[in-house]
Amino acid sequence: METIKNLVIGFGKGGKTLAKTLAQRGEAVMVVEQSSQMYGGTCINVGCLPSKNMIINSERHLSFAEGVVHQSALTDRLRNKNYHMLADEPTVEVVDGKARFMGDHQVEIELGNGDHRQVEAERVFIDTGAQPVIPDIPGLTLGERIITSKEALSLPYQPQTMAVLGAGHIGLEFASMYHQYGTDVTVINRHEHILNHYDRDVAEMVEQDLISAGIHFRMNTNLVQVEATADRVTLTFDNGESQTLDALLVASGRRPNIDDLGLENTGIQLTSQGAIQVNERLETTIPNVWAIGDVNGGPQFTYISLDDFRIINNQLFGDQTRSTKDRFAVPATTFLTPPLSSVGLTEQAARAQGYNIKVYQQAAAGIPKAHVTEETRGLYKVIVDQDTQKILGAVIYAAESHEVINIVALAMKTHQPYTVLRDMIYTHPTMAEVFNDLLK
Ligand SMILES: Cc1cc2nc3c(=O)[nH]c(=O)nc-3n(C[C@H](O)[C@H](O)[C@H](O)COP(=O)(O)OP(=O)(O)OC[C@H]3O[C@@H](n4cnc5c(N)ncnc54)[C@H](O)[C@@H]3O)c2cc1C
Ligand SMILES: NC(=O)c1ccc[n+]([C@@H]2O[C@H](COP(=O)([O-])OP(=O)(O)OC[C@H]3O[C@@H](n4cnc5c(N)ncnc54)[C@H](O)[C@@H]3O)[C@@H](O)[C@H]2O)c1
Repeated sequence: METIKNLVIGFGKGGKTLAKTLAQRGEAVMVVEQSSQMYGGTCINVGCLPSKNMIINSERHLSFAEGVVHQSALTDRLRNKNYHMLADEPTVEVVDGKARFMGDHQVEIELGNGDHRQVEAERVFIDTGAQPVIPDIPGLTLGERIITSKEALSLPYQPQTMAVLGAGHIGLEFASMYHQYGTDVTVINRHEHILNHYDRDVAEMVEQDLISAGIHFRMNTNLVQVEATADRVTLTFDNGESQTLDALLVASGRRPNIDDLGLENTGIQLTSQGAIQVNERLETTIPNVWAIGDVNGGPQFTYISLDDFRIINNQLFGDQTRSTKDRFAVPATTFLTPPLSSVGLTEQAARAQGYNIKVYQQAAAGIPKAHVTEETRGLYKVIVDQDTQKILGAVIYAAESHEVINIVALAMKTHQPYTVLRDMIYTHPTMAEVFNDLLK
């Protein structure tokens, strides 16, 4: 059996950043990635970056086929860059293969050519990501016409009609994107409304804008049966209705990727949700084995995987003060047109927690920049604690909100009073300057 100091399983955001950092310290690192099409992980290849590129190009009115060409060129370039970022380090070996635990620190790697390597590592970092949840519905089996977000980013044809199962991040982003490319989209949602974790006024505004744009919603509806032929898919719902379309996109969540990882050969425990159990320092139940990113059951965002790296790096080489407990004011964006971004508490949650709040709210149409870009839809809402003057949360549904929300998050994270945002000098014309008026 070979021995190595550091073994990273999976080429995801946190793992690759850690591998690079270890290499720069002169330490030996082996990075095992099961697919040569996944150097750089989900975000680069089949997640954030290709989907945001496709969304932007749908807004620019490129054709669907042109959108696919653009995203494919982008991911090829970034995959190659990511590979060399690690493989060109003298102390890093990138191994093409699938890793499987044989013991707590022993791993067998099945190489692409069928050969095997066995490795024992002093430190193991598991960064294997997540995979789509396929609900247990009769006939719902992935195939030509029943796809996940991965296939939806590179389909060789544009569906004229498409159903989307699930109205979460992927469901809404892809529904909006495909609609903008000209596909007739129907979203299947189990609940009466979408975006239930937002304040009702915000969620209703987004819902109405999506409906006005021409996206159909089947609310309060469960999909109960699916029948697929070579080029069509027929869906049957719990109200007895059915619908035949060109494709079905399954967007009903992603679960930690632990399949075939051999965890049963280790003392690594799982949570009740099937994630690798970690403490606030991201240590698993086995010493010197950590879990990073989606696989540890934390929020599924690239920037959380990156923050997992920061925590482990701080624990290994820093002052050991960082942990998941420091996570506060973590923003999120759903990349609709315009994007929907939030940080901290909603108005409803702040009231429920007994805060003495003031709500500052303004329509995006009141901002000069919104007229410059001709995207006047949306609103800004900031929740302030009147006792401390601190910002408790914000939601921005407006053009460029994915950038502006980071300013609010910074103010929250550094415990600034809301007046700092109110009295800042902002460049003009920008969406950020709204805070001068909004927070008066
Ligand atoms: C369509 C889509 C859009 C998204 N958009 C955004 C967004 O806009 N912003 C955002 O922050 N997040 C977004 N996300 C979520 C984000 O992509 C993930 O949270 C993030 O990439 C997870 O990173 P990770 O480090 O956990 O692992 P990943 O990047 O998922 O990497 C895991 C790697 O491990 C490999 N692997 C798995 N098992 C093995 C094994 N046994 N042996 C060897 N290799 C293995 C996999 O092939 C993969 O390359 C999106 C996700 C999707 C699917
Ligand atoms: N912009 C971003 O940051 C971004 C974009 C895409 C994905 N992501 C990440 O990827 C993860 C996965 O995205 P996702 O959209 O698949 O998950 P999600 O958890 O955001 O949404 C899944 C949705 O599917 C619904 N659902 C589940 N089972 C269903 C069923 N049988 N029928 C109908 N609806 C069903 C759920 O109620 C939920 O609304 C997210 O958690 C998110 O963190 C982030």
